[in-house]
Amino acid sequence: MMKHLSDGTNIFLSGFMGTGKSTIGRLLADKLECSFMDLDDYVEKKEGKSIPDIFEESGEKGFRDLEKQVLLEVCKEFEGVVALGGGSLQNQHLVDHLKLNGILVFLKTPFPIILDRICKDVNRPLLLDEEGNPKDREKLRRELKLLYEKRLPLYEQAPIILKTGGDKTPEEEVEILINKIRNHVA
Ligand SMILES: Nc1ncnc2c1ncn2[C@@H]1O[C@H](COP(=O)(O)OP(=O)(O)O)[C@@H](O)[C@H]1O
Ligand SMILES: O=C(O)C1=C[C@@H](OP(=O)(O)O)[C@@H](O)[C@H](O)C1
Ligand SMILES: [Mg+2]
Repeated sequence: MMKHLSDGTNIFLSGFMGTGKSTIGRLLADKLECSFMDLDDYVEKKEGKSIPDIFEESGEKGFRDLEKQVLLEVCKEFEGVVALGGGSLQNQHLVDHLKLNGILVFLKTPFPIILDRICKDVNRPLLLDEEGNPKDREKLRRELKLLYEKRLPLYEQAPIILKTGGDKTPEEEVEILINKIRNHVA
């Protein structure tokens, strides 16, 4: 029964870096017995380069153009669960497009937890300074808070909001999400 939840549509998981999109997306697709795509992994495979290398060679603008192009292709050709990148909701037009092409979910995590989860990561170029080292925590906190607040009005347009970053395991969060999706499509 569960697998019919996503029949004929995509489930797009959005939210800031570190909210659990990739982790939860994979588990959700397993539970729903449908295909899974991590948009970042897909961009990396398609380009034959890591995300940090794409940022280094083409800048953030180059990455955003690729990300947008791939996302539009995915809307046409893919069916299943898609874990977006934290910046995939680039503008209102893309939000509207995703909502027309699937069920948009916002993983909402308290900002301090996001920061704790991602501050040491070296695979997310936005967290690194010009030499490629992790930014000083206070500088990172200030920059990311601004970015989070700028993106929030786009994330919040998702019809389904899942709170993550509490004391629940990813598996428990997925169970809650499945119930929310079920109620949404009923
Ligand atoms: N429910 C959870 N409890 C504890 N840690 C989690 C949970 N969900 C995700 N994480 C951890 O948070 C980090 C970021 O998760 P990830 O799935 O990469 O997020 P995103 O794709 O949104 O950036 C990872 O280290 C992951 O293991
Ligand atoms: O928020 C962002 O702009 C980004 C988030 C990353 O994905 P995650 O949200 O999965 O970390 C990845 O797409 C890239 O590093 C840029
Ligand atoms: Mg991810």
